Amino acid sequence: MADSYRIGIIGVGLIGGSIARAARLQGVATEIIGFDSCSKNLLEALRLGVVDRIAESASAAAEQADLVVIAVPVGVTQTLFESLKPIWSDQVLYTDAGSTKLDVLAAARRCFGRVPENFVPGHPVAGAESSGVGAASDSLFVNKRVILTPHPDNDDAAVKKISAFWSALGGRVSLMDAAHHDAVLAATSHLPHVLAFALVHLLGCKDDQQEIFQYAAGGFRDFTRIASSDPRMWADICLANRDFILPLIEDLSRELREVSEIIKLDDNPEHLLHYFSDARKARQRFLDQLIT
Ligand SMILES: NC(=O)C1=CN([C@@H]2O[C@H](COP(=O)(O)OP(=O)(O)OC[C@H]3O[C@@H](n4cnc5c(N)ncnc54)[C@H](O)[C@@H]3O)[C@@H](O)[C@H]2O)C=CC1
Ligand SMILES: O=C(O)C(=O)Cc1ccc(O)cc1
Repeated sequence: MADSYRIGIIGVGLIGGSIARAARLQGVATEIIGFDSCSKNLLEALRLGVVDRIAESASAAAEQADLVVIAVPVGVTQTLFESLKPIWSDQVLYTDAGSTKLDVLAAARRCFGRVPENFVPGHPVAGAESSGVGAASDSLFVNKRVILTPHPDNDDAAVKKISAFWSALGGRVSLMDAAHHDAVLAATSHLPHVLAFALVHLLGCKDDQQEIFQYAAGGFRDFTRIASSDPRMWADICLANRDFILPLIEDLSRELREVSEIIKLDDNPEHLLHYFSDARKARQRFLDQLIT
């Protein structure tokens, strides 16, 4: 049985709210104190019973907790570290849920001069295109990957406790180097979001977009679901992880030119057939390794 905590959640949106709901359901929260800079969202969290109490500031929420979870857009992390610095305690565990990890570690170094040994960076690789506490669910992390990217300065006991916390929420925890995390997630999460936003942006600028959208089939809806994600959150992610994302956008541009050339020049249908078949086999390999 994992330890039980008085949890301070900073950013009670989709992810912060889902962590709160799951922690309560799994009996690993004795009390949940929330803070969010959006008072409407925070009051909604209280009304829905996602948090037991609300605090007036991030530091007030953290001061009353023995586990602090930071679940805000990654571009805000440094500001939050600055506001927590005066009350940072050796007796408290801290973690985050940001989609990028090198920038979060850099923000910690800029604020504290080093990564505090009791801050264990994390990323639940589970979510949705919706935002806000109203979309939070107590089962969001069940059987989903959670990646922790501990720093060499991290206290081993802190890493073990955060790992046990995420396991209690249903997550399948892996440890990974932060740079490796950012490279891998750039490929499977950040690039697809850029591509979905770009495709919808392209079509949304066309004069005949109304007709185009009117006759779109399920494939278009599936492919573009993630373009309904929060623009602020994704702007933060793409700017934070630009070093890994930009080369992949170049690779993708090359790939599009290649398939364009095959369609344009090749009068042998086998060539295009092989190209699509290879892609379909690769997707099957992805499906075969999914956690069930
Ligand atoms: N949405 C998703 O599917 C996933 C998101 N993440 C990461 O989790 C974090 C949170 O994302 P979501 O919960 O989806 O976003 P969200 O928009 O639902 O929630 C974020 C909350 O943070 C609040 N906030 C912003 N600045 C703040 C500040 N200075 N102080 C206190 N609260 C502040 C916002 O008002 C909002 O309620 C992000 O870093 C994101 O990259 C990680 C995995 C999946
Ligand atoms: O909506 C989806 O399918 C997602 O891909 C959600 C998501 C968004 C950001 C992450 O860091 C992880 C998962």
